[in-house]
Amino acid sequence: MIAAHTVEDVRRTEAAAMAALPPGTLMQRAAAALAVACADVLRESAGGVNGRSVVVLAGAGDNGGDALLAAARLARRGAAVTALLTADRVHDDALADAHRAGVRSRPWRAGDEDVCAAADLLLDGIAGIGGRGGLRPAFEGLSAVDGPAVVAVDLPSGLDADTGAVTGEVLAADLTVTFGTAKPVHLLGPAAALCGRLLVADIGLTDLPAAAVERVEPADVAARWRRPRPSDDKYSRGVVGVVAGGPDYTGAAVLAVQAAVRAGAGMVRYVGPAHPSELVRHARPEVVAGPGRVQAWVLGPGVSPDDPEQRAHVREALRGGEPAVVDAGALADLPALGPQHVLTPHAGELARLLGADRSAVEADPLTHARRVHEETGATVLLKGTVTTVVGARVLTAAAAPAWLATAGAGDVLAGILGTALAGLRDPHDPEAVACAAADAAVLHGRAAALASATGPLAALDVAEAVPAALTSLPGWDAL
Ligand SMILES: NC(=O)C1=CN([C@@H]2O[C@H](COP(=O)(O)OP(=O)(O)OC[C@H]3O[C@@H](n4cnc5c(N)ncnc54)[C@H](O)[C@@H]3O)[C@@H](O)[C@H]2O)[C@H](O)CC1
Ligand SMILES: [K+]
Repeated sequence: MIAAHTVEDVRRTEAAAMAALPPGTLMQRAAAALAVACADVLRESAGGVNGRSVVVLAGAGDNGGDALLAAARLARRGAAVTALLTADRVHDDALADAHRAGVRSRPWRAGDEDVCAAADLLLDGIAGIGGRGGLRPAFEGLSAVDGPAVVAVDLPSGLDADTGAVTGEVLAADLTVTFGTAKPVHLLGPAAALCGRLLVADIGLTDLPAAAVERVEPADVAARWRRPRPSDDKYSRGVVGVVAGGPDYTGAAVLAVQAAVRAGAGMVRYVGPAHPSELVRHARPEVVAGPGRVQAWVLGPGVSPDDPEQRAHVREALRGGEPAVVDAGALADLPALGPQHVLTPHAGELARLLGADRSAVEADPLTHARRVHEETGATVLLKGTVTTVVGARVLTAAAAPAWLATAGAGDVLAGILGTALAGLRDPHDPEAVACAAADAAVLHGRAAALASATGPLAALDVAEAVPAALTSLPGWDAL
């Protein structure tokens, strides 16, 4: 897991650390890490540091201070550094140090985007964890600057550190160097993509509280995924019940079932009409047709709002209280839910649940997913390039390959997640449910990466790649 902490927690921890250290120590540590990272980037992209041109954008806060101190260090290594000051006042001591090192500075002027574009490296210290609301109008043109390698100090300026909300123009970075711990912005969509590569520099912050957001890594999935033990039988491994598809949407039933089987369910039951039941059995002869006892449900893929029979099966399944994936057609008319129920909307479906705009959800997935979690009590898995899970924990899965934006991919995710839920040791542990949801999303993305290695993928390919995705997880063999 990669842990991220809120601004409030970072500021509190930072204050405690600063009280025990000579003034300016933390900023010097941050600047030292920043300068080393910038030098690495310059060597890679421009062949060296000496004589290379660096433009530093320095704002009013400590973020600008970090950038100016890093500018001084780069100038001492021979770089030609210009500091463009984006605020009337900047960190005095840091600016004085930069000047002593030979950095030239002047206030930002209209048209300075051209100066930035001509640099080998652009260091963004306009605003850090105190920033939000997108770049201010005078700097909006920076978002179109193309050419230099861009390194963001702590986070790309204009992003909201706690939510990752993108509400205006942002200077996208190739590398973001953050201090002490990641912030939610680095792990959440759509902001994570604007951060580029992430480097968490150690500045000696200790005693951080519990993380606010965590990114689940493939090794975490390997450690948690339920594997058969010698004492297991097909029931103890977890039976997944699938209420999916109907006479009109037969494919969703096949895809969800296929994925649940391939993710390692002990048994899969399919509940639905004769057609597509016979298609499901044709695709997966192991599947048992008809209702019965299950450890977890997959409800809703391909279930039409005009299908009273399948919708009655969904309602009946939810009454049982077992963990369930609540997807697509099951997202309408939600009954009372608990954390063992995982809603799996995409941005459009989540927007409908809230009566909000899809674009607002896409710009700030965490805030909107959190609202649905608070209103329903269910665990929410919001699908997107980056998947966000909000329940007893807030978890993300790193960006999945864009090839996964294909019909039926969501049905496959629902099947994988059904198997993850059916394998839970304690299905009423809300944290375990949130982890299962994120694990399924990571596995889904990994299967998509394998399935798209040879070109465009189809959803069924993703389901079929799940076993290989599991065995390729780092640490899978060691367990
Ligand atoms: N442990 C740590 O995280 C450390 C962090 N350091 C650095 O300090 C900054 C946070 O500094 P702070 O002064 O609190 O806030 P900012 O630098 O973000 O500046 C706020 C400043 O910027 C203006 N502003 C806000 N939004 C925008 C915007 N969209 N565009 C332009 N200007 C904006 C606002 O008005 C304020 O005046 C942290 O990020 C680290 O870089 C320490 O140096 C080391 C320890
Ligand atoms: K910044």
